Amino acid sequence: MRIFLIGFMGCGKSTFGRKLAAKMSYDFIDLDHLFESTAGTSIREYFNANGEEAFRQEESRILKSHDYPTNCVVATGGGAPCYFDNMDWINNNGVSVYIQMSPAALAQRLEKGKAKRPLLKDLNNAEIVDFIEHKLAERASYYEQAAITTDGMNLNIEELIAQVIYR
Ligand SMILES: Nc1ncnc2c1ncn2[C@@H]1O[C@H](COP(=O)(O)OP(=O)(O)O)[C@@H](O)[C@H]1O
Ligand SMILES: O=C(O)C1=C[C@@H](OP(=O)(O)O)[C@@H](O)[C@H](O)C1
Ligand SMILES: [Mg+2]
Repeated sequence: MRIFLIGFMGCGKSTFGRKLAAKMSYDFIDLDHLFESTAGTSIREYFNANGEEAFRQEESRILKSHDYPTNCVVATGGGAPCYFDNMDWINNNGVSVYIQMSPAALAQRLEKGKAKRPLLKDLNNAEIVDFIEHKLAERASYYEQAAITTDGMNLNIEELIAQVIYR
């Protein structure tokens, strides 16, 4: 089984994904890391050099062309499901799990890690909340196509595993 974690930056896809994979004895794949190793540069540098549109094209290509192990947990990037037909591809190739959180809670988490996220790096803490509210409103219709939605403030590995298995 391939499990794709989706949701806004900061919802915990990378952190929780690694734990979930370890618990299930599945491989863990972080799409952002896969991007960086494929491109040979950091996402920040890639954005600076090529812009967001090129990033989205390359992210989509990598998402769809990677040779995933039979059993794995994939932490996608926050924007990945929201461009091209990526969300359909995800739903056709695995079980999607949306880690849902409020803009205020996301903003709190992201205040620290914003330097490596190009969409946030130039925003102050007040602007981050505003940005998240707008961006999440744009993206919600994609995230809501997930097979399973779970509360990012109360993540429970065993519960989620049961939900995925008995869905
Ligand atoms: N369950 C959690 N509780 C508190 N903080 C968390 C939790 N999960 C992740 N974080 C923190 O939130 C930030 C974003 O987590 P990360 O896993 O990188 O999110 P994503 O991959 O969805 O952008 C990190 O600083 C991480 O340490
Ligand atoms: O939401 C987005 O558009 C992005 C989210 C990031 O991943 P995380 O969600 O793991 O931070 C990364 O792919 C890139 O900075 C763009
Ligand atoms: Mg991540």
